Amino acid sequence: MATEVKKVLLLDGVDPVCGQILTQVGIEVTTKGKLSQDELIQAVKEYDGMVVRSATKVTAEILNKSERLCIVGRAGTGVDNIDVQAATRRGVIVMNTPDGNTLSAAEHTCSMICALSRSIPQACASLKAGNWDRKSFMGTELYGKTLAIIGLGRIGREVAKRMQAFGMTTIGYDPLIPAKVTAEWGVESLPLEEIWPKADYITVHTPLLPHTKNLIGETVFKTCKQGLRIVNVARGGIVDEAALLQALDSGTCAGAALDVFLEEPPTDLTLCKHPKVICTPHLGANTSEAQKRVALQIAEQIVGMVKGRPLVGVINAPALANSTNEVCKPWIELAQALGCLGNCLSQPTDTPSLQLTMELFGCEVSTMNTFLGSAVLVGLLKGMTQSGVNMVNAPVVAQEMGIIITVEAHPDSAPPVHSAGSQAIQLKITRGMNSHTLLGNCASGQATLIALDGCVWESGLTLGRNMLFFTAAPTASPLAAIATQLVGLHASLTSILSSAPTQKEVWHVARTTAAINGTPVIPDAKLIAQVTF
Ligand SMILES: NC(=O)c1ccc[n+]([C@@H]2O[C@H](COP(=O)([O-])OP(=O)(O)OC[C@H]3O[C@@H](n4cnc5c(N)ncnc54)[C@H](O)[C@@H]3O)[C@@H](O)[C@H]2O)c1
Ligand SMILES: O=C(O)[C@H](O)COP(=O)(O)O
Repeated sequence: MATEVKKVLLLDGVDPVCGQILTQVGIEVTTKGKLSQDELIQAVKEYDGMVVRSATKVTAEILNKSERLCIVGRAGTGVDNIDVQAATRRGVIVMNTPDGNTLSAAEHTCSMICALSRSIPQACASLKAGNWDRKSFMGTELYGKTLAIIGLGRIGREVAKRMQAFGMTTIGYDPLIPAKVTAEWGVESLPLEEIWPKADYITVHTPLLPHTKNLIGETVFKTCKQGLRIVNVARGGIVDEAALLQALDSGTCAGAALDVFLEEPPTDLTLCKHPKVICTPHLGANTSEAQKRVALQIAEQIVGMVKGRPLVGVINAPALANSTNEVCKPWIELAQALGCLGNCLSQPTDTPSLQLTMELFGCEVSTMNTFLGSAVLVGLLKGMTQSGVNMVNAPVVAQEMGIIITVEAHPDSAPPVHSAGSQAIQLKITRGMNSHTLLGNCASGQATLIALDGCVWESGLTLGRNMLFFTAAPTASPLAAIATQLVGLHASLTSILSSAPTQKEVWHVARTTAAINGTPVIPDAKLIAQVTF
């Protein structure tokens, strides 16, 4: 699934190395600082790709106005500024560079903890204002204090390592990382309710999600130690800003270090101006090293995608990660062709209910079980919807249409028809009372139909342009009538290939040089589908 990317828009001051790498492979790059929503809605129409940091909000409106956009790259970690759901619905891949700025964010967090313990920014401001005030800035040591780390992913664990060097005891919580693993980095995992009363410092390192919004709020502050200090270098909103202000005023919280805010830049500066608060304008990833790294990574990921290499950093279609290599390509084409043929054979759409069962036979094709279902849906949906369907959005579009697909892999089983060889895809499509079973392979590198409803083509039927599928009784001989009818419709017939018969029927597939106008009427055969793959 190599994707064509000709023009890319770089926003938010993404490091120039990104543009340099994209340009080297012939991609045209436009660099803009920041665009308003309206400007971006206009601009996006011209681009196949866009690379942003956290400032640009990639909204559903922008995505839906895009005409050729296929990739949104995030030169950084958090994707909460991108409407990922809308991108998926639109068939746009969203990629990030999750580890490019980890060290910078961890170092910034540690700097904040140190600065908080000794009121360094406040003392600095006081001296710059001409005061020599040593009394107001009595600090506390970090040595022997307990640091609670909420979210023990990439950044959380780097913070733990560094703060242990100061002699801090590190405890933490992460629903996905087992206690045995965190113990290896010297972090004792505890349930949240046990963490709050133990912590002298709390630092949060989770993404902002519905379940992490206001994770630390009024109720939590009530159970914390008097004099707790809190750090947020993750996302504004994980610590409830109103509850924090109250805790600072009441003395429950002795200090807060904030790099991120619910609204950025904040229009209400009450928290920032609070004497116990130290703050930075979202600088966690603002180092030349991190910015070069994330810009380089996102550029290389886009180039890899264009060149058909395995996708890296994909947020919204992880199943497609390994779908881009040359081995997968013919199987994807076959699955799309079977989906397309299945849809044409099961016309008319007298019932909306549609069920698909795809079985993969053989070890090679079985490894593709995560994405061949999407490929079948692409083929199926292309004939059913007007909107652009691709491997990214096909599962969502199908789900919205009530289409059910199940995929079964049989790595150790041979296909049900001997002539299919060792690897094959079987698709059963059921629409109301109408049901067809298609078996195909791509042994010759081309999508090939081996059997249809049990009728076998021993040497396979290559699926190509202008094919007409007729069914007939096994005793009928309609070939001459088919040829005569097609000539009557001014179609130049190139071949007719008949399957072996079953007791019930035989399939005759005619190929013409161009699509025919009109429906051939043949007494002994019924035209079921006219398809171009
Ligand atoms: N300020 C900055 O400039 C800056 C820079 C980089 C990253 N960040 C932010 O830092 C955050 C963490 O980044 P990361 O790279 O460590 O991410 P990560 O995915 O490696 O780690 C996040 C961890 O949070 C955990 N988690 C999820 N829900 C949780 C919950 N309810 N309680 C506790 N843990 C929970 C996850 O299991 C995961 O292990 C992201 O939101 C990112 O956007 C900010
Ligand atoms: O999630 C991130 O990567 C950080 O918040 C950094 O954001 P930035 O790229 O806007 O500095």
